[in-house]
Amino acid sequence: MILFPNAKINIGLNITERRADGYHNLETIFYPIKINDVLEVIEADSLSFTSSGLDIPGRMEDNLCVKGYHLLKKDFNIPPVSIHLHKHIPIGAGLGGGSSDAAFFIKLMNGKFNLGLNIEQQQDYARTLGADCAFFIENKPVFAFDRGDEFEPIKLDLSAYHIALVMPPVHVSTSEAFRGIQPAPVKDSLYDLIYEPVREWKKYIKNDFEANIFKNHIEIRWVKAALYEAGALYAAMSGSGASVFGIFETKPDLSALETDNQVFYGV
Ligand SMILES: C[C@@](CO)(OP(=O)(O)O)[C@H](O)COP(=O)(O)OP(=O)(O)OC[C@H]1O[C@@H](n2ccc(N)nc2=O)[C@H](O)[C@@H]1O
Ligand SMILES: Nc1ncnc2c1ncn2[C@@H]1O[C@H](COP(=O)(O)OP(=O)(O)O)[C@@H](O)[C@H]1O
Repeated sequence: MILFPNAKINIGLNITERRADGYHNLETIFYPIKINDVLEVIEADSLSFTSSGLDIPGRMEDNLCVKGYHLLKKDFNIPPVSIHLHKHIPIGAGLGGGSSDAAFFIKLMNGKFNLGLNIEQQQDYARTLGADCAFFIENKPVFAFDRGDEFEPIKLDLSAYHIALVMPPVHVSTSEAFRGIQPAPVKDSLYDLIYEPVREWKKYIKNDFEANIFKNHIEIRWVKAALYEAGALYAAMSGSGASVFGIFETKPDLSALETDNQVFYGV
């Protein structure tokens, strides 16, 4: 069985509070985009994990798909499987690629072995693997809050726009991005602001990680500026970076960025 885990972008991200469990409360909009991995699972004599495409850091046991297998194995009598992941979603990009692989793995196993898990139950398993993992179970635009793992559906359809995504040659880890952040409550919630016209978003919608990350990685700031110069109605870093997306009325010319960065059009 083969599925195609997709990436997400964050439209706005406000870090509102430090929590006693070491995490932060935040609010953000998660929006699915069309950059995909390929995940194949077949029944086998023993558990194995192989990958192709981009190099995934860490050992096999650290891979979120393998962690997903062990998580389900604790509660279900599932057979060993052979997992193959073709990795295409940039890593350490704020695109949630690893989380998406894990969520799609849970969905795939649920279907393949008739585990009978409903959406909420699949989200509960996913949540234990990573804060943004549960989003990918339903994979629809949401307002996310708490640790970023509780959701309220929103009506947001950007299909009339051209979304371009630029990945500079920098990886930022999520825990690195949280270091030095000063949480602050928000006056106006993204839950309402997201319904402002897209061309107004730059006045109201920000990503709290940008200031810190831009200080250490000036090239990410340049990419954002370049997207505005190319005509973006709105541009921002996704999640904890390092990728930056731009929302355009029509396909932009980003050829000047292609030398130093990976550029994805029409995601
Ligand atoms: C903050 C976001 C916004 O989209 O960053 P991205 O990873 O997407 O860039 C995500 O919610 C991340 O989700 P995910 O990447 O699954 O996070 P986890 O693996 O659970 O957490 C990695 C580390 O980030 C910090 N962390 C994460 C989420 C959160 N609400 N508060 C935190 O403080 C913790 O230090 C944690 O150990
Ligand atoms: N299937 C996977 N794909 C990518 N990274 C994974 C995967 N499983 C575990 N990881 C680990 O998760 C880290 C962050 O990955 P990723 O989800 O791409 O980043 P981000 O949280 O910025 O979206 C990687 O450095 C890697 O060590």
